[in-house]
Amino acid sequence: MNTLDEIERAVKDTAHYVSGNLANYAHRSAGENPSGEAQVGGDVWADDLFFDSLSGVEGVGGYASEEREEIAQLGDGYTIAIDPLDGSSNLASNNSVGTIVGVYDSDLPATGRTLVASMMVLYGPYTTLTVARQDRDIVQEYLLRDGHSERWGTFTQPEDPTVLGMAGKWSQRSDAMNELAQEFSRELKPRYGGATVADLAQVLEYGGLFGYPATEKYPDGKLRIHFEAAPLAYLVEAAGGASSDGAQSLLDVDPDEVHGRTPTFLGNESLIQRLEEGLAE
Ligand SMILES: O=P(O)(O)OC[C@H]1O[C@](O)(COP(=O)(O)O)[C@@H](O)[C@@H]1O
Ligand SMILES: [Mg+2]
Ligand SMILES: [Mg+2]
Repeated sequence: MNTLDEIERAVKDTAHYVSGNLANYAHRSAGENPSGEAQVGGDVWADDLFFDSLSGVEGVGGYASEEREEIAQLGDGYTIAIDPLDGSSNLASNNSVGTIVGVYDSDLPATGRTLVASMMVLYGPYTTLTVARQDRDIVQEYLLRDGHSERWGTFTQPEDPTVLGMAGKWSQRSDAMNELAQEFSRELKPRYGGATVADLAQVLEYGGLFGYPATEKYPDGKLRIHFEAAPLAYLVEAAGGASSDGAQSLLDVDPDEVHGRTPTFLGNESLIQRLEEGLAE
């Protein structure tokens, strides 16, 4: 097995265990993460589990997490950037959550162009792992069940867009953003769930657009570039879709800090293009 195979194996094993035990953390709170947001107990628990499994992989040189201030330096090799539990405020209400893993062939901060693999786990009615790697030309989805991983399907961005998952309150977004949201919601079915992984999964399955734009509360957007936006952009672009921070591919965003944020848009190329044009006016 090469290093990416071993990382994929570690993510599968840990995600299996996480999926079976999430209920234990439904109502546990914890402290604050380095972005100043409230952590739930599941955030810290999942981070510990993924750290233990991924730091043991030879060829992993660093572990950066949304839940840790500092990057754990482990030696030479790839840097993992992880959102161990994405959408964790969905846990209490028993809605979907996820895990996002970016594998960077670089120290951080870095652009998404240095990603060599990206993985997202969706803990929904069933648990799936979706993987894009530089050494594969397909985006592979696996079903994780009963200790096994089974090839489940592959993702190619559907041509006809159907769904729209747009975050942020109308009162907190720019007029230009609201105009676009209104235009898109006339054509697409609004479905926003509050876990980026789940909101992106529906875009990959049915076609459409996911967005977490800049808001008054989050002037740079809410999602973190290394842990969420760039790895998910890598997945979508590998599947034939597109990504944007409003003006350029999310893979070209050049962050100056590890916990930096960015406005995030993922989905069909035609919609991303219209969005960029609309925001530029
Ligand atoms: O509650 P809001 O503002 O819609 O935010 C939801 C967004 O925040 C996130 O939950 C942030 O991720 P974390 O839960 O990993 O911090 C995204 O998954 C999701 O898109
Ligand atoms: Mg997240
Ligand atoms: Mg998280």
